[in-house]
Amino acid sequence: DDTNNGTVPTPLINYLDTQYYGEISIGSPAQMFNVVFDTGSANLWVPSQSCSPFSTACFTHNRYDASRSRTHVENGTGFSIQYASGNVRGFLSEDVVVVGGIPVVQVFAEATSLSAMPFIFAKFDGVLGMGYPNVAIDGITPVFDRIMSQHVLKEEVFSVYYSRDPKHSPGGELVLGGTDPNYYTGSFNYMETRETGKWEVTMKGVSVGMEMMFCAEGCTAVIDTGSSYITGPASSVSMLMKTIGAQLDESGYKVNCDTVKKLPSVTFHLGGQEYSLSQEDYILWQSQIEGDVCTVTFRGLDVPPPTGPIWILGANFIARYYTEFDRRNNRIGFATAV
Ligand SMILES: CC(C)(C)OC(=O)N[C@@H]1CNC[C@H](C(=O)N(Cc2cccc(Cl)c2Cl)C2CC2)C1
Repeated sequence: DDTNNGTVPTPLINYLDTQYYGEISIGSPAQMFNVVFDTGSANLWVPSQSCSPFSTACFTHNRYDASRSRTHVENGTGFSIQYASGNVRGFLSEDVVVVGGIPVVQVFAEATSLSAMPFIFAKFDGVLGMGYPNVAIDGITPVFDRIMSQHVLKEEVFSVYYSRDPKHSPGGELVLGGTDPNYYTGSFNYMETRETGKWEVTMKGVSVGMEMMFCAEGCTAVIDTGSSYITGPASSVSMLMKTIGAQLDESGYKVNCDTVKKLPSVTFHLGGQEYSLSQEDYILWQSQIEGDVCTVTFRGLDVPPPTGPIWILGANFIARYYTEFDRRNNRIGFATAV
């Protein structure tokens, strides 16, 4: 369909505030897939029809069948991604990919093996990387770059809205070519990306309540739509958790739900502005049979130098701050989400 004034919305589904994904199609006739639009990576991969039947994570998801697509072009180059939490292996193919109604001829990966962890928990089928080309594995031109070169977008930007509770509909929205005023109030505050080539900025500090506790001499913050939580250096996060009285168990940091309303806000100092998360922004409150469970949506993650140490601001940050990713000006803008 034609893009309305050069901006193209794609509704997203919100699964438990931890996975936000939208639908794309690959091939002719269209084969539908649910993908995470992930600013922390720059490749498109979906499970392959030819993945091994023993790969549980593969056959519980939609799979691309090259033999059913008349626009499929053979490639066959090997492909593998090593995530912190698992890996994906397969081979490259080329076909028509449609995102928000915009078709592009795209080289993508057919995953023939998906590590059970974490992909058996994934409600989405694959990942559509929205990162810069130099993050792309095998030097493949990313989808958004292919769309930009068609000059159909009003602006060379994309924006992300993540809803906060799963009952909301839509669970979120990706806009290619602009922003959606229905989902933010006030104006945007912009900051330059650190090195053009990653969706990351310089952070000037992290404070808890009124006290500056971390990153006082500056550090790097990655704005990552594909991460569920906020991660920081393990030592900093464990100190932060001690301050709020959180205990680490096998599934993350937990607090006693009775203490939640007294928890301090956590503030990220970015681009001359302060972005605070209150306890309702960073506590995942789940009512379970054995009682309420309050999970703190922070995780310790040590990323080795030169990339690290870094803080990763994921879905729980984006749900509070509507985010515009600007490829034209290599900058990121935040506005208060509705
Ligand atoms: C270095 C390079 C490989 C490019 O790094 C990355 O790609 N880094 C990616 C950065 N963004 C998050 C990605 C990730 O962790 N997952 C797994 C995941 C996330 C949330 C919930 C679930 Cl269930 C899952 Cl499986 C992909 C879904 C995006 C890794």
